[in-house]
Amino acid sequence: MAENKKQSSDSNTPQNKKGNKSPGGKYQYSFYWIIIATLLAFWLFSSQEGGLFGGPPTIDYSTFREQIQAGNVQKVTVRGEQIDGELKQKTALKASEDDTTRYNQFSTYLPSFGDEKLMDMLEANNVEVQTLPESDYNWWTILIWGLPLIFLIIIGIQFFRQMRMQGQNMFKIGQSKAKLQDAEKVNTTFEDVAGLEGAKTELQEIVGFLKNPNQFDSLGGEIPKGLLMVGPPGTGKTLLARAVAGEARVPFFTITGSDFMEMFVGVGAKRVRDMFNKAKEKAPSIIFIDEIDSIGRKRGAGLGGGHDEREQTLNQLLAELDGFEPNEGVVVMAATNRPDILDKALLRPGRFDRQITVHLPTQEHREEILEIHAKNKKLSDDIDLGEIARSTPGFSGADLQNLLNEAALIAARYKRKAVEQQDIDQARDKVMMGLKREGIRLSDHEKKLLAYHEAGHAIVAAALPDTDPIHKVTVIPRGKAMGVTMQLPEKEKLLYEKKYMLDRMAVMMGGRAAENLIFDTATSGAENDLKQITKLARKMVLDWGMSDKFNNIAFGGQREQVFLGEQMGSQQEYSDSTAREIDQEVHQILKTAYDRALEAINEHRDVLDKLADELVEKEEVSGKVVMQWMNGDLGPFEDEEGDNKGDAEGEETGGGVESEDEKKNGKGAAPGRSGSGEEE
Ligand SMILES: Nc1ncnc2c1ncn2[C@@H]1O[C@H](COP(=O)(O)OP(=O)(O)OP(=O)(O)O)[C@@H](O)[C@H]1O
Ligand SMILES: [Zn+2]
Repeated sequence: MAENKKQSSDSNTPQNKKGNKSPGGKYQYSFYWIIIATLLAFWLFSSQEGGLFGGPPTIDYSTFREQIQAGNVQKVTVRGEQIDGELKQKTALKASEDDTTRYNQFSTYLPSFGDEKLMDMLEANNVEVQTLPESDYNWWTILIWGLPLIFLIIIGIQFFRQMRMQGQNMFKIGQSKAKLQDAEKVNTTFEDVAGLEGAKTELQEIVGFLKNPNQFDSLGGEIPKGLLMVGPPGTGKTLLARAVAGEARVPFFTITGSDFMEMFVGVGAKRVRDMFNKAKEKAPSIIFIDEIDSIGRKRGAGLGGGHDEREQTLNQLLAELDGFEPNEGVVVMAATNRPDILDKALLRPGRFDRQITVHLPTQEHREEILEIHAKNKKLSDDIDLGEIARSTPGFSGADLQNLLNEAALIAARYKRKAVEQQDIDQARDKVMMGLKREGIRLSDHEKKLLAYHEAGHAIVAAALPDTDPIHKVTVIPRGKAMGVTMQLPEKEKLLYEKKYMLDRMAVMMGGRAAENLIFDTATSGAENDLKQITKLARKMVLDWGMSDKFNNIAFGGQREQVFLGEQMGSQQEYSDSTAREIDQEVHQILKTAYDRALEAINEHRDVLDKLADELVEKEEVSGKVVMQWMNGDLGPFEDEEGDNKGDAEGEETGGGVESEDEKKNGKGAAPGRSGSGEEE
């Protein structure tokens, strides 16, 4: 039945387990060093020609002689073969080309064959001569040459270090990201898990084994290596695994399937190996793999693009599972909400051969879960957790936890001393329907259309006998829906009767029927209604044997197709002519639902108009008001609690809600969601 799965919308999934930092910072750092090195090199280079820092130019020996003979040289310093000189007048020494810079200092070198006449010439021209030993470089030269060199060397070392660090990171990628929690750190126990008695009983055996692996060994009993926990998101799978570790006081390794995946091929496989090695070292221990479907999907199903890497990882996981003895003391627990897409190889004996199903909590268990999470919250005395449990059909444990958190935040915003029922109501609307969408402006006409659409749902729900009571009707856009008619089942249903399904479909048609009746038009707002009702009608015919023609047969079969997977092309278990008849039956059911809806709103046209007007004006009307009008009392409604429009203030307590979009449809043909509302 559970076809609509709430696709993991929970904020509890540890998204940020990926701990890799962006490499940006490091590269920026290198970039900075490159600039400095370039500048230094430039300085070093330019200082030879004196360009940047004005050092003397090196000139030809012949130019030097010319200058002496012209009587322009004041003084020379001879150091080995190098001659530095000073001119009497600034002169353009490189008379060549376009370099017309004038200098009063220069350097030159003695030719290798020497110049015997140089000394005479210098004397003849009255040049002061100073000779220095060859090795005596002055400090300035050392500074000019040495400093940049030293800097360059330092930079080189820096670079080298960075490279090495990066190299180490590369190496680290292959290591498991599994987080290790030591035995004493896990203090979750089965007491923290409400309900799920069956699962707990089964896991008790694992706890016993982990506490004392040797005892099992001596008896020759084999403990399963792998346990697969299957269930919708937020139902406590992770919590259970943690509780097993806590009960047995063993180390707990946790990793999410997607953590194995990295951009480098082969890394995933290495991570798997690494994690198993670590776990074996610490045995007895538990490995918990969340979202195993992300690596465990059927091999060969899916479009190219890197699934080789995934397959490698999966193969490695299979190899590891096979590679250790059952009694080695490592228990692998995995969680998924899509067991149908897992590779069959994972489920073979000796691997994940035990499945533990984790269900959405029943009303009773919802109350227990609320009790657990209410422990650390300050709730006002008048809060009845049982009542909250009743009004939250389809909520998972995570949703309930979230509900209490939100309520506490809301209470804090109003600076209350304790969480009050109105905070809970507001939080529930938020959790169920998403945030109010601000900034949407409907035209007057659109608002009227929407109001009639919702009123249509509500009137049909109020008029027909086998429907859930209306909680409230609203045209405030929230989450995906533009408007919602919320119903609350009096008691959670485990079985749905045919008459209930038929009335429910009429309620769903109510929106469209009202559009047609009042405006002689149809809006896209009915899209979701129509999708759901069609799905329901098909289920009635195919699975529940609830149509007139096929009243006691389930055609079932695998209608869900796996994209490009093995089941492509769906096996149809009936002939084409039967398929045609099935379609006719579905159409018939839809038509009947529409006709009944139209009849109901025609009959209560006065209430429809009044409700629509009220919705245009106040945007939200409570179910009580609608019922009073339906009972013939069209006078002004006296609400004891004073109002029914804002959510910030008191709504009547105990309204359980079911939102319109598929979000909460945890139970397939869920309880009384009589929605309407528009998809974007
Ligand atoms: N049966 C329960 N009893 C008490 N708390 C629960 C229960 N189920 C869920 N919760 C609460 O919801 C939170 C989320 O549950 P958990 O992470 O175990 O769900 P999950 O099934 O592993 O979900 P997912 O598939 O998204 O990983 C838990 O930390 C716990 O506080
Ligand atoms: Zn609708």
